[in-house]
Amino acid sequence: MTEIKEKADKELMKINDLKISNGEKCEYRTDYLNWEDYFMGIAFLAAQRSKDPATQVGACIVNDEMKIVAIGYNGFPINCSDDKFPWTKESNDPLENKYMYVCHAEVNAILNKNSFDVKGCSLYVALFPCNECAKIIIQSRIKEIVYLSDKHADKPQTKASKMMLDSAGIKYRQYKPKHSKIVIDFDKINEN
Ligand SMILES: O=c1ccn([C@H]2C[C@H](O)[C@@H](COP(=O)(O)O)O2)c(=O)[nH]1
Ligand SMILES: [Zn+2]
Repeated sequence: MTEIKEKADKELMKINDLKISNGEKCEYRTDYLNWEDYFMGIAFLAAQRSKDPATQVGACIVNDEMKIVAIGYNGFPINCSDDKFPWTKESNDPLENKYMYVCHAEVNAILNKNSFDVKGCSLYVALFPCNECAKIIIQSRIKEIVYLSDKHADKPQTKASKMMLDSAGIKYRQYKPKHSKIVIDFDKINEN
């Protein structure tokens, strides 16, 4: 019972802003996702499509009207089967490692765009883009990168990427989400 009450109180707290509009009361939530958590959340949701056992990367490209124009995640190229190509990174033979074959999330997003171009757009991405992605980001005139993890910061690919991005004047910043977890609850729609 306490649990139910706590839940109800929480819901009430959520609907805590009353606005007078045209003389009528109007209630709205204040715990809705902010834009940046939303875009990063979309990037992370896309990442869950990736079959990479180590690092699932998702990317979401947004234009200056806050509209999503592209989404991508890391995966093998079309018709390159996950059963045929390796997802490992432990082999001494480069041909047996994933790195030779995987299409990066940022590249997939740019190739999959549903707009004429991505000029002036912001890229939300789970992992700091590598040097190969940086080249394509620069050439496609993306203006800003918002990334979450920089776990490969010490790798030459990341260092080269930052050198090119700095040189090209492309801004990048690490994003700390307001929500450390965003839960998708398919049952929620049936509540209330
Ligand atoms: O810019 C990037 C850099 C990397 N990726 C992908 C490529 C791989 O599938 C993983 C990285 O694997 P690790 O095991 O962490 O080395 O991330 C990408 O999509 N975009
Ligand atoms: Zn890359």
